[in-house]
Amino acid sequence: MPPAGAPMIEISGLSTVFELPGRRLTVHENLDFSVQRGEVVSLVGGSGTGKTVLLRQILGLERPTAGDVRLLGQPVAELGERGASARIGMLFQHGALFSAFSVLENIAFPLRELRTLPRSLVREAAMVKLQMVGLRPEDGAKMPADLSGGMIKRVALARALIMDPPLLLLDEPTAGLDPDSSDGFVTLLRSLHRELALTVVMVTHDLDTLFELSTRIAVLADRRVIVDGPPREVIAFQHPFVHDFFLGQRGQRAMELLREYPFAV
Ligand SMILES: Nc1ncnc2c1ncn2[C@@H]1O[C@H](COP(=O)(O)OP(=O)(O)OP(=O)(O)O)[C@@H](O)[C@H]1O
Repeated sequence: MPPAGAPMIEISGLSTVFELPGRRLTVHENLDFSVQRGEVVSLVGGSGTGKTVLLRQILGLERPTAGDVRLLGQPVAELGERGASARIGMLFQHGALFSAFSVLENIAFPLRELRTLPRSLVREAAMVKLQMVGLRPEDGAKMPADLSGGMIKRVALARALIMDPPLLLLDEPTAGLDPDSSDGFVTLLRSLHRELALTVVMVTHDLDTLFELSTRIAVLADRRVIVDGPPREVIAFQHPFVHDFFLGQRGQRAMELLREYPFAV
């Protein structure tokens, strides 16, 4: 494991171009972005600015048209699926649980697929993760259809952590949750970040989640990261998207949150 402050993700000169019928869509152009160990970095940007595509490129699920993506110093393209999954846990927006599998089977799935550990150990590891995300042992036998939205997120998080990855990617972690479940999930993420010394990159539109968790915010606009830094610094950046996102209708809330979370300097 690299020391605190060492680069976990290094992206340089990244361009993404999609060839569509009759036109080219340039999503990213010469984009640079890096994440150091221990940070919680939030990616924000308007619809279609390429946040999800960037997460998929970090995961190695998509290749950029040009540029370099490195994880812990190694090019993602060279890691292969197994290498990437040992380094990155991904929480998809809708949980993406297998409906025919129980909670425990869902959590165990990535480890079971490796076929390197006996069943009993896989089960035990899944049970540890189940409790780590605040669920009870008896929840392990439940089926996804019987879970609340907050529980689905917790199960998906336990599954993302099953391989003990140092890096966690979260796509809209609190979208669709009621305010209480959302607060509970943010508190859980904050304590796991601390206890497991995780590095976290998340995409979120939710200002509460953003201010409660982020040590840094990166803004995607004009096909690149136009500004990144501590929340207070990013809010002051002169750009129409930044202005609308933080200081438009929701600005009052952003200012309240800055007062509430003085660490967001
Ligand atoms: N495989 C693909 N082929 C063609 N176009 C694509 C492909 N994947 C993504 N796009 C386009 O790239 C752009 C960026 O998509 P992406 O999903 O990353 O945006 P986003 O920033 O996550 O947006 P949102 O906040 O609305 O989810 C969109 O215009 C999308 O339609």
